[in-house]
Amino acid sequence: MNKIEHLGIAVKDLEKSNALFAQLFGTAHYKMEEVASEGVKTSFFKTGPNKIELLEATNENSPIAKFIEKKGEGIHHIAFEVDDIRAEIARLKAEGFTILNEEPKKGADNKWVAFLHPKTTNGVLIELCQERV
Ligand SMILES: CC[C@H](C(=O)O)C(=O)SCCNC(=O)CCNC(=O)[C@H](O)C(C)(C)COP(=O)(O)OP(=O)(O)OC[C@H]1O[C@@H](n2cnc3c(N)ncnc32)[C@H](O)[C@@H]1OP(=O)(O)O
Ligand SMILES: [Co+2]
Repeated sequence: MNKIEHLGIAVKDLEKSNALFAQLFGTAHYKMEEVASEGVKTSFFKTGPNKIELLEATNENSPIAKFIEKKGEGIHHIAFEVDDIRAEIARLKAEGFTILNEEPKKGADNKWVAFLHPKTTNGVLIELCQERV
């Protein structure tokens, strides 16, 4: 597991949150991207070395919709950069973590991604990200 690749923040209205975080960071988002398979629309900001991912649900079954319904807007997940996502999935599975998708799936911003169940990570949803070359 390398550096934090991004922090995911669940929001109700991406346009409004784009304006709010542009005020906060003093810079606009650098891209928006829909990931239909996840039921999300994303918007990315860079603040120094950090990357922030805002996520809005695109349907009521989206994990983001369920999260906001239950917990409201806020930090949704922490994503870590990994060099070899398949090796990390195998390692973490052997360590006893619950992998939500053992087959890496296409994420936003040109990544392969996998998620660990928060029940096995002290209540924090963890995402693994490997650059898609
Ligand atoms: C891939 C595109 C993009 C990218 O970076 O490239 C993304 O990051 S997409 C992000 C959205 N996609 C996901 O989050 C996929 C992984 N998430 C899931 O599979 C589900 O959300 C899951 C399994 C974490 C929860 O789904 P479930 O249907 O079980 O919902 P519940 O409300 O019943 O939750 C069960 C239990 O987990 C707690 N929970 C849910 N979400 C989170 C969270 N984000 N952080 C911490 N805890 C979470 C929830 O409170 C329940 O706990 P309980 O004690 O029973 O209340
Ligand atoms: Co993410």
